[in-house]
Amino acid sequence: MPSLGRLHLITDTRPGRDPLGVLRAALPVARAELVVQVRVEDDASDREAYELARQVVGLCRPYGATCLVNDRLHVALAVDAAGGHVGAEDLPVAAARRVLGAGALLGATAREPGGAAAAVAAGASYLGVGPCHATTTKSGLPDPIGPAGLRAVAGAVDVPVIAIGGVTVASVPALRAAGAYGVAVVGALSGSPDPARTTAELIAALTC
Ligand SMILES: Cc1ncc(COP(=O)(O)OP(=O)(O)O)c(N)n1
Ligand SMILES: Cc1nc(C(=O)O)sc1CCOP(=O)(O)O
Ligand SMILES: [Mg+2]
Repeated sequence: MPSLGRLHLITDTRPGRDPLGVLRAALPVARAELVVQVRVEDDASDREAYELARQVVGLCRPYGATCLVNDRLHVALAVDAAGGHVGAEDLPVAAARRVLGAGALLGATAREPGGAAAAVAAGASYLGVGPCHATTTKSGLPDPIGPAGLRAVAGAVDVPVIAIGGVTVASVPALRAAGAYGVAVVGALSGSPDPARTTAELIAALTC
């Protein structure tokens, strides 16, 4: 199974955002520490998801960065991505593992220790855990769990825990201290006036 990078950049495909521009800025800085999760809006077509994922795979390859696809595992297979990420409204983890195969990276969303342990038992290779802090990027989320909630999940599993939800450079140290292996961000990079610099700051905070 491929090793897992610590900085997960989730594509921001909302109107006015530039997911490939942000990726081009982040790649030379984060290189193999970068995991790019291709996430499109629910109303995007499979063809749109495929075209974005195909470009992301091509951009990642020279840097040794990893591409995962959110939700749409057939797209992950079609572009030869390293794996995918599923949550409560997607394929169950065990089914996702059967689709992707034993060698793929498979992430699962977990919000509490019981769900986390079940996801690992079903075949998850890492967990996305959150929302750690308040976020405006996704609606309908439960209340933030904070570093304490993340600590409870990290203590229940032996796979890498990726903190998500309102993560910024400033919040990384407390999340790492609580057991996060890495972080997943949308707005911290997509909304940055200087994504290369913010990538460098995130990598420094994650690897110091
Ligand atoms: C790293 C990471 N963690 C959590 C999620 C959320 O996945 P999910 O709950 O399936 O929600 P959507 O992203 O599909 O809206 C994630 N994508 N990545
Ligand atoms: C897609 C997603 N899932 C979350 C979860 O907690 O499951 S939080 C989130 C959005 C994260 O965006 P930002 O870094 O801008 O807060
Ligand atoms: Mg999902």
